Amino acid sequence: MSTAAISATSPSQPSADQPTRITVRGDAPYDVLVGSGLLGELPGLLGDRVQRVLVVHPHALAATGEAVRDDLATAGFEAYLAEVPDGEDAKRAEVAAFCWGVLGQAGFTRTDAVVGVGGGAVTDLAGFVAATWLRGVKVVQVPTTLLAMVDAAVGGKTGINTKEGKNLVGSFHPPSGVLCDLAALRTLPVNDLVAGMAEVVKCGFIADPRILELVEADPAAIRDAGAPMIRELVERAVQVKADVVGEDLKESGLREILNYGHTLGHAIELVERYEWRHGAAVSIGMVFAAELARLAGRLDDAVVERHRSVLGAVGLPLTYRGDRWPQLLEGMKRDKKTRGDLLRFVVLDDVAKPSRLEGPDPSLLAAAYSAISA
Ligand SMILES: NC(=O)c1ccc[n+]([C@@H]2O[C@H](COP(=O)([O-])OP(=O)(O)OC[C@H]3O[C@@H](n4cnc5c(N)ncnc54)[C@H](O)[C@@H]3O)[C@@H](O)[C@H]2O)c1
Ligand SMILES: O=C(O)C(=O)C[C@@H](O)[C@H](O)[C@H](O)COP(=O)(O)O
Ligand SMILES: [Zn+2]
Repeated sequence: MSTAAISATSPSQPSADQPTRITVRGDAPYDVLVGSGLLGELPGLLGDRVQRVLVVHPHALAATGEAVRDDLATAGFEAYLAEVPDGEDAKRAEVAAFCWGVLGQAGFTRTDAVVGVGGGAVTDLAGFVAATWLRGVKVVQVPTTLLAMVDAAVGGKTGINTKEGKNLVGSFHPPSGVLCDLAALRTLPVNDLVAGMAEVVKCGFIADPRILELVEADPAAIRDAGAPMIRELVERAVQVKADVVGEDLKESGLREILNYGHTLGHAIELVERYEWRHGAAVSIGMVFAAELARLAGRLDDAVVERHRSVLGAVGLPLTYRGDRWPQLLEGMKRDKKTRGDLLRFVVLDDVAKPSRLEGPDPSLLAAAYSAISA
């Protein structure tokens, strides 16, 4: 069992490094705080009206969940725990029902709140539970993986999987605040740090090329959770996400760019029965999307090659088994960007120039898949 190294530092006694505050615009704006020792901010984010708080955490972070619960109790909240399975096993209807049971037994009302402490799987679940309990209560996210800090905990996409596909049930339910305590990354296995880099690099390709330059300058640094570069990468990626979701919360257009690499990526996760890391699948999905754009005459060879070099340099996979195309094609039809029978992909015309490719010819899709087949 890991204890993620997040600790309470009272807002009146800030840590040596002041947190960076990134505001997400919208009907109910909120802040994403990036720094160390941020848990002291949690009561303030919950606010005065909240009486009961459910802390949802994965099995691996039982001690962290208990510490958060104890801090909240000391701060005067009636605090409860819901321990859920690790990884994608948390994103199941049965697990959401378990959380609803805890909320019901404890008498949670519309002025009470949920706190998600964990990776993206837990923040997706906790957000979904908050979105559905009494048709919506407050949620504050405390992401403990790189991927959850830069992506999952921000922006209000919440959801669970079904056996037919990834995130097929969910809602848009923005958090009231997000605490990215970088100290939590100290206990994160290196493969999860690497997986989180897929979403960071995604932000580089769709919007902020400086991210690519930073990673290219020192790809090995991302294996050290304490490296100063990690903080800059987190802040830059969160800023990209905040800018996009601040303009288009419900994915009516712009927000689709955050789905770069996910059409094939989610299909790979389904074929792999959710046993692959999300970031690893998205990495291959981005190389596929780049090949697709090249074959459609939209993207230069050099940018396609840059996908392989930067993702490969941080240790992410670039290819997938050649014998799974029919299943992957079936899975891609359930992507949320699909309209009727029309498959739609986020592609690039250049770095930081995202666009869409709608209804590509099946031969083009197959050729792009050949280019990434192992
Ligand atoms: N809602 C969104 O916008 C959004 C965005 C990106 C990804 N996601 C979702 O996020 C999920 C992937 O998230 P993830 O990569 O964080 O994986 P994860 O949540 O499965 O966490 C990976 C593993 O690390 C453990 N863990 C978490 N924090 C730890 C820590 N500090 N120390 C040690 N172990 C720790 C977890 O218990 C788990 O076993 C996927 O379900 C994906 O669909 C959602
Ligand atoms: O925030 C978004 O919008 C994204 O698409 C971010 C993705 O990284 C994330 O994996 C998201 O959960 C995918 O959403 P989905 O709508 O394709 O299920
Ligand atoms: Zn993702």
